[in-house]
Amino acid sequence: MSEVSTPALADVPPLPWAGRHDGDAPEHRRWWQAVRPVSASGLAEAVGATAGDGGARPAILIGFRSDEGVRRNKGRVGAAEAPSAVRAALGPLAFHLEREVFDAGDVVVPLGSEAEPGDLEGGQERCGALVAALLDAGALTVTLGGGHETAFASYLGVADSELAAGARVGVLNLDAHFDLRDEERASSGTPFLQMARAEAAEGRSLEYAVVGISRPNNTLALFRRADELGVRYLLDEYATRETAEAFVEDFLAGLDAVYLTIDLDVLPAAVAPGVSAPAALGVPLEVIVAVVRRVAASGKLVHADIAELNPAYDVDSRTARVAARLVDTILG
Ligand SMILES: N=CN[C@@H](CCC(=O)O)C(=O)O
Ligand SMILES: [Mn+2]
Ligand SMILES: [Mn+2]
Repeated sequence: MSEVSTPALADVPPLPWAGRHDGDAPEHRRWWQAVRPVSASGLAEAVGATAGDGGARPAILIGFRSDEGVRRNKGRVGAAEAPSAVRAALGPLAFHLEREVFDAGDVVVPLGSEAEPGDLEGGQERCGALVAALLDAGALTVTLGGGHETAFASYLGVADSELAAGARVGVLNLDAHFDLRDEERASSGTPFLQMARAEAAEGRSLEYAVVGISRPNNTLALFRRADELGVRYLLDEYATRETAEAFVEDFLAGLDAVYLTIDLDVLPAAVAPGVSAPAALGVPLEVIVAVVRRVAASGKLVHADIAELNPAYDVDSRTARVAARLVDTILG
C-alpha cells in the first residue's frame, strides 16, 4: 500500500453531511452519520488504517464539479452542482453498508465559454491523480460527476493505478449514448474515443461495452465507429433484466477488473428528468439496479462514477435520489 502523494488533493475539502437524526445508536445510522469527511492531509492515514484490515475495501467519494464538457458538447449546463445534490440525497438514507465510507471533497472545473474554454483537461488530470492515489492506497473510489467528461478523469485514474498494470481492465458504460465523438476538444461526448486512443497509444485496445444505447440518439457514424473499435453494446429496447445481466456477465468474464460508469440519461426521462439529454425510452431502473448489483458482486469492480445529473432540471430531486440509490447499490 503506498502513500497518497501530496499533489493528489481535491480542490475543495469536504463539507459536513446532514440528514434526519433518529439517534446515535448503530441501528439508527444514516449515511450522514456514517460518512467521514476527510481533508486531504488526513486521507492517506484514514484510508490506510481501514484498507487491508480483512474487511471490505473502504470507499471514497470524490466530487467532480464540471459541466465544461457538457457546454462544449452543446448540452444544457448545471451538472457541476450534482455532487452536492447527490450528497444531499444520500445523507438521509439508512446506512446498511459493511464498509467505511469517506468523502474526499471536490475537484472543480471552471465553466468557460466559446471564446475562453474552461480548463477541463487540467481538472481531469487532477481528478485522475486523486483517483489513482486512492486506488493505490487500497480504496474503492466513486466519483460523483459532473457531465460525462467525468469518465475520462476516471479513466486516467484507473489507467495510472497499480492495479491496471498487466490486468485486463474493461469499461462498462450504462448510457443512451456511445460518447465516441471525434472532436477537436474533449467534451462530454468524447470520453470513450479519448480512452480508445490512449489505449492504442499504449499498444492496447479498449475493452468497452455499453448498456442502453438508443438507436435514434446515435448517428450511423457513431455506430460505425463503435463497430470499428469493437465496442459491445445492448440497445435500450432489448434491455430486459435477463438480457442485460447476460450481456454484463459475458463482458465481465473476459476481464480481471472493471470500471463502471453510469450516465443517468440511460434511464427513462420520468425516472431521471434532471439530465442534459433526457431519454424518451430509457432502460428501466430495475434493470440498471440489477446490472449494478451484478457488477458490484463480481469482485472485479475497481472504480465507479455517476455522471450527467443536472439539478437545475430535476423534479423533486428525483434524479438525485436515483443517483444516491445507485451509489448505495454500488457500495452495498
Ligand atoms: N454526453 C453525451 N451526450 C450526447 C448528447 C446527445 C444529445 O444532445 O442529443 C451525445 O453527445 O451524443
Ligand atoms: Mn454519456
Ligand atoms: Mn448519455
